[in-house]
Amino acid sequence: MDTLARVTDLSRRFGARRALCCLDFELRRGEVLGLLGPNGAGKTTCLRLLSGTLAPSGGRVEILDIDLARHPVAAKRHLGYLPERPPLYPELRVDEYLGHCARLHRVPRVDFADAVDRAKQRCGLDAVGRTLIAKLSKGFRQRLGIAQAILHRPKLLILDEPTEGLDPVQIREVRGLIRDLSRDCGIILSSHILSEVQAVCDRVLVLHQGRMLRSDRFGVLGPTALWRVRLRPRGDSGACSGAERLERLACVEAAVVLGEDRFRVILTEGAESADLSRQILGAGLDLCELGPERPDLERVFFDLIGAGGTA
Ligand SMILES: Nc1ncnc2c1ncn2[C@@H]1O[C@H](COP(=O)(O)OP(=O)(O)OP(=O)(O)O)[C@@H](O)[C@H]1O
Repeated sequence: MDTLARVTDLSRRFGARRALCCLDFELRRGEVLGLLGPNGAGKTTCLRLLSGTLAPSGGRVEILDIDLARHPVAAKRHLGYLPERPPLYPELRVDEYLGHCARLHRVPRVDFADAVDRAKQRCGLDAVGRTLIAKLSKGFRQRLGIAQAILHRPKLLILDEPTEGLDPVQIREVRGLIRDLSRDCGIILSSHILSEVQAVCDRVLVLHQGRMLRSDRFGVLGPTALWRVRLRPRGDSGACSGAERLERLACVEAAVVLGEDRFRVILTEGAESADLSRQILGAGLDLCELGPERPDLERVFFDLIGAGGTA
């Protein structure tokens, strides 16, 4: 089975506030999928719904084809979850804590020791088994949070802001750990740091104000997907802007205004610059310039959330 998680029309309200609306996506085996968005975008809400720690207001989550709402115990068996603030007990030693988590994950008693040893080894915690959690650095606490999530060898690992608050060395180590773990399971992680998702994710979903802005292609924009276009100014454009005219073209997925008569254009999958120039001319627009744009995740991200970026 290649689809580890399937999310269909997922929504969540908190009173009158809509935290998440109409989310649809899939996570496939072997993928690291990033949920990217500014503070309050709905990332944590989405991951809590995926992990079954929060119930949706609408829609469905399936883990390996098991409906999470209908069969939570069976579905959660395949899930490991690192919450935004992992529930660590500072008064416990690392081994004690992991043993406790192994019980919660229903690891068979005879496998406890092996499960704890394996998780420690994967997360670089071998040397600190007897250490009190209160004495661990932030980086080691984060590793411990990840270790508790992989104790039962889940097929899907959910990590909420896994490198938040870490120093650059710790960030690099945790990113390495995530890439390493992705050999065994699919991973979905959240971040508001653009370089973070670029560094570790195969695919990126952008959330803004509870909605998904773009789907899969955002993270894999190829060198031919982004083009810079300059049109000759027209006196007869009426209410319709240049960007709107460009977005009407079949080969254009989105057009962003860069300046007067200058646009950044994202092509639909499979479309080429030849299609773009042909369709621009066919629509009666006057094409002055057409050139490739570097697929810069940060710039596209700010364009999409409308926060303004550098052109
Ligand atoms: N328990 C709650 N009760 C009321 N509102 C909530 C609750 N949890 C989240 N929200 C609201 O839902 C929206 C999305 O919050 P969420 O924590 O999912 O965003 P986020 O993208 O994870 O943000 P951050 O990066 O700051 O953690 C926000 O407006 C938040 O205030």
